[in-house]
Amino acid sequence: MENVEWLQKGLVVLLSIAFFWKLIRYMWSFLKTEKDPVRVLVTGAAGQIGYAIVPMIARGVMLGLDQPVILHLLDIEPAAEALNGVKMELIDAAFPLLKGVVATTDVVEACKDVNIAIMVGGFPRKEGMERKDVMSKNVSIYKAQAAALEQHAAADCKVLVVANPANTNALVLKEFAPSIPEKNITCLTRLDHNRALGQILERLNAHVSDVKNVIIWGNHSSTQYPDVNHATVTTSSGGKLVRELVADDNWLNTDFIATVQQRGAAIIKARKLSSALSAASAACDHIRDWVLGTPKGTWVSMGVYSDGSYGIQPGLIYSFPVTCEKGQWSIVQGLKIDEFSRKKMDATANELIEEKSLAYSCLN
Ligand SMILES: NC(=O)c1ccc[n+]([C@@H]2O[C@H](COP(=O)([O-])OP(=O)(O)OC[C@H]3O[C@@H](n4cnc5c(N)ncnc54)[C@H](O)[C@@H]3O)[C@@H](O)[C@H]2O)c1
Ligand SMILES: O=C(O)C[C@H](O)C(=O)O
Repeated sequence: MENVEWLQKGLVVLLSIAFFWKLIRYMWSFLKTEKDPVRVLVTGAAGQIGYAIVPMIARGVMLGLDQPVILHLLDIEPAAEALNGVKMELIDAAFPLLKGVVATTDVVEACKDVNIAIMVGGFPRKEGMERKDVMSKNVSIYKAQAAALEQHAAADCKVLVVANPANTNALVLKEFAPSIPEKNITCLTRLDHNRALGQILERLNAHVSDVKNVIIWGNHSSTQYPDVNHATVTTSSGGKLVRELVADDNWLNTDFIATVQQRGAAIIKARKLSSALSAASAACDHIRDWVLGTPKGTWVSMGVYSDGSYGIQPGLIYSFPVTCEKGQWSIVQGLKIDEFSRKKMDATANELIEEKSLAYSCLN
């Protein structure tokens, strides 16, 4: 009998401790003024995009002006000294939101507990090269880094693959990190989306805040399909379709598409280096919208795992229009697809199917 009483008393004491502990934590969450830091991995951090993106992240461009960050920077041994230089500059910039920098050539140390992984590391395309030329080198890197992320990153880590071939690298990463939810692995087509917006803005002399809902379908390559059929512009007399305001179907169906598809190559030709500041900015846009949500009535383009929407083969990483809420993306459903669009969407899907089998042949 006495034993039962002691057990009851012990249980009451334990429950009271648990209750007060929860209460203190709850009150603390209101009292503390600063959020816990988010750990952001940037691979290839000593490279061009790396150099452009790390100050953006440290300034709050990616996660918001109230979100402290700890940067994890990874590069390979030959770039170790340059990587250390980037770390020194980050320290010298004294960013208020930057709570720490881990600069390393050890992939395990780099991936430890990261919440967001921006995968930029790889070999970039040079003038005259096709993405397929860099396939072999890059897919092996993504196979190896998949394992490190799977074992050492935070369980809910969101992954954005930037390095080319971006869709197929993301697919390889997904296949070799089976325990990372497929919803958490994406690739960058936001740069193409922003490029499409840029072309429309120039043509209409409009402001970026007034144009929305362009779409990039498919591969981040010259077969991608930039689609303006659902895009709108806010005017003084209400929302209008981009196609109506541009009033030049010939331009929209030919030069506009070709310009967006070839923009990466045009930048490489001009700079002798691939796009870096616009790629870094687009990667920040991609993560910001994924984490913080897309504005109501607005979608963005993201390379995501196909669930068969719009007749696209399931299991490809394909760029779709998506909305984001509470850290989750969903493919926009029910858009009307005309015959012209259908052909272009299928052509870029077919290229991804070919890339997938080429990637697997490189890995064998
Ligand atoms: N998706 C897009 O919209 C988009 C846009 C622009 C560039 N890119 C691609 O992004 C990638 C990076 O471009 P960049 O201009 O910064 O190239 P870069 O050559 O300047 O930088 C790449 C960095 O990756 C490092 N690296 C190589 N192997 C690595 C590995 N195994 N682990 C970690 N780091 C490694 C290199 O040492 C280098 O510092 C390229 O593949 C490029 O084609 C994609
Ligand atoms: O085309 C490239 O390799 C560079 C990059 O993907 C880009 O679109 O700017």
